[in-house]
Amino acid sequence: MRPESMLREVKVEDAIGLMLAHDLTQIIPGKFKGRLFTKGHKIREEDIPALLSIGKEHIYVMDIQEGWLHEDDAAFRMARAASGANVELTSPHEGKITLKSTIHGLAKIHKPLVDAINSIDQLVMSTTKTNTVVKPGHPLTGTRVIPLLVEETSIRQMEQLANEASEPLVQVKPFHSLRVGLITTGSEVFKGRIQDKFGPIVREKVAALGSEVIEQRLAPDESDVIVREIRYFLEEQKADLILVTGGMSVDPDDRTPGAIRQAGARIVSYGTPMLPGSMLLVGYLDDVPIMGLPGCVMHDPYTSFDALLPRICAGEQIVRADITELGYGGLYGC
Ligand SMILES: Nc1nc2c(c(=O)[nH]1)N[C@H]1C(S)=C(S)[C@@H](COP(=O)(O)OP(=O)(O)OC[C@H]3O[C@@H](n4cnc5c(N)ncnc54)[C@H](O)[C@@H]3O)O[C@H]1N2
Ligand code: MOO
Repeated sequence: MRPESMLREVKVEDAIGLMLAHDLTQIIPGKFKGRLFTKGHKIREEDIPALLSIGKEHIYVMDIQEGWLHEDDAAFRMARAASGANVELTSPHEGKITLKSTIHGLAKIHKPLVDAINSIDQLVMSTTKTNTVVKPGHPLTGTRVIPLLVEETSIRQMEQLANEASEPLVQVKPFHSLRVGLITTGSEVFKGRIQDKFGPIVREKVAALGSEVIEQRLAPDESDVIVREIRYFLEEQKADLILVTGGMSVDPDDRTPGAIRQAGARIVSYGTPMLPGSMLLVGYLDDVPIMGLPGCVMHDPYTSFDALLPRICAGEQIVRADITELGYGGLYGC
């Protein structure tokens, strides 16, 4: 059956509770011309005088047949099937429902599922990018169908895809409160030749995600000292994350990657296909993440550090594939 065949002419007095089949325009010369009622509007008793005043004694209404859904109901079923933890639904507006975050956290969007749903004709699932840091109220996903009425089979197909998926289409992971150890390398800072500029910036970036730099320690460009400081944070402070700044590139005095290795870390990657932040290192000392932060983290607002830190704060384990993926779309500057 085609949706048009669900049209029926009724007297306005008999239309209460029925659904308007198309927009109705009101024109008051010199004052107003526009939509008085929108297609799909459910007629209420108080609408009758207004309908009569624009010359409508009869109107076309739509009967929704078995197996068809109104756009609001379809959008709601899509939204409900898509939503995971820490997500809330808005009410429908012009046939669209928005899923919003209820917390400050990391948005996780299941891209293969989004693609599978968007390949179903007439269904629209529009999302933010996965791994976006979001605050309460941040829109994550908008759902709608294109026509006013849609066959329920399309929605069932979508619901089945969502049910069978390993992860919800959209969820928000909360940030853990990590105790972060910060080691700032560089003999110029250690010996007081210049003032440290890394500390305040890293503290702020860590605090913005609900974690805390518990202590910052300075080290000269000497591997043994850097290794000692790493072990201090690991063994004495029991830090949840260790950050080592500076000394990450190619000069003879760039000791940080070597020292992180010497401390016993398993290196996930030294080198990240993102600019700025290409000289970043990510590794693990047992299960404690350790990162080597290149100089750019001090002056660039968004680097590979800013892409990965929220994921670590959300409790995710970084693997080599996560690093590889940063290259596509990862040219921010430099
Ligand atoms: N020939 C190449 N040169 C550079 C490469 C490369 O691959 N080949 N990589 C570039 C990239 S990318 C970066 S980022 C930078 C810097 O990386 P580093 O982590 O090695 O940074 P440093 O050499 O330690 O310092 C650079 C600059 O920043 C000052 N600095 C360092 N720490 C602090 C601090 N805590 N407070 C204030 N200022 C600090 C330092 O004195 C230097 O002036 O390398 C590129 N070069
Ligand atoms: O590590 Mo560098 O950040 O690409 O500027």
